[in-house]
Amino acid sequence: MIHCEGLVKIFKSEDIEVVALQGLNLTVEQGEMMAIIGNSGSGKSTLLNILGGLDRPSAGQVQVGEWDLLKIRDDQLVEYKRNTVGFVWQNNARNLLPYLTALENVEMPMLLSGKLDRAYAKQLLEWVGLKDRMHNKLHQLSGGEQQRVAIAISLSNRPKMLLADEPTGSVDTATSDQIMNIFREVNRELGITIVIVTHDLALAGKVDRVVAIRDGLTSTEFVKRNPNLDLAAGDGGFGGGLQEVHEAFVVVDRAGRLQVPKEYLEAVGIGGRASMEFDGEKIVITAPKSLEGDKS
Ligand SMILES: Nc1ncnc2c1ncn2[C@@H]1O[C@H](COP(=O)(O)OP(=O)(O)OP(=O)(O)O)[C@@H](O)[C@H]1O
Repeated sequence: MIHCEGLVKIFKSEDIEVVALQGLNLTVEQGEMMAIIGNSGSGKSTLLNILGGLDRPSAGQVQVGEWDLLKIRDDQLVEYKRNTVGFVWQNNARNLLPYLTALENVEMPMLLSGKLDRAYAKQLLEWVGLKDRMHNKLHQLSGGEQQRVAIAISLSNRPKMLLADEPTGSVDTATSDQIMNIFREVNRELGITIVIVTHDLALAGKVDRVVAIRDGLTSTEFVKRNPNLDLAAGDGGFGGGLQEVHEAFVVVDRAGRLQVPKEYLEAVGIGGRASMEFDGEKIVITAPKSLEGDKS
């Protein structure tokens, strides 16, 4: 469904250039539910905005379904955003119209694209557990309920892919669990591909695969050992809860490049260059041999 290779995004302002993505590789299968994690500034939102057609890539390849997002024309981009992708944000005020009811909010994107389907709008609200509140105005609903309306809206035009940026960022744990269960259900029922950007490792435990981004590059992948197991709560540590249910892999690109965590490099004293040996089974990276020799 999604295929990024060597994806680059550079933000340019008058006197400064920021390389937010520096050759990122990512493949997401149709029907997969996965999460992208990474520290603040690692490029998660930049990636999501490109996948959602809200921002243009600078270079590389990015294909979503039939669309090449590097070459797509502006008029095609409008169609792409309307039909292929649904968005859920942390701050749902962006999606919602407070003076309309929940049902009217869900119907709004349908009206805009000329495909009103009230039965489906009601079904979506039932799916997110708001059957009894669909005629309430938005301001009569709690924050968690509004977020569920936002999910129903994101699905109103039957997108093939749902992108969620910190979807549980401003709700409590119970609501967060409820939202993740809704994602899982629509993923199963509709076969929709779901990509969630999050800091929350407990939430990452509830998806099939987690891809970690560091400095605008995919660094590590965590694949669920037992796809039927849902992690109740992470312990907050990167190597803790996540690694109990997921197996960790370092990502190696086609050119053989991989990212070694900064902590590992510091621990063995590797700076600008390293020595690498292959012993027939293992590839061993150490501090440069010549420097060791210098010491003696
Ligand atoms: N419009 C912009 N103009 C200039 N620089 C930008 C712009 N948007 C993002 N950046 C920079 O690109 C880098 C990646 O930002 P991005 O928002 O994608 O990170 P993130 O991983 O989503 O962080 P967070 O978790 O804090 O949202 C950062 O250094 C950021 O300052």
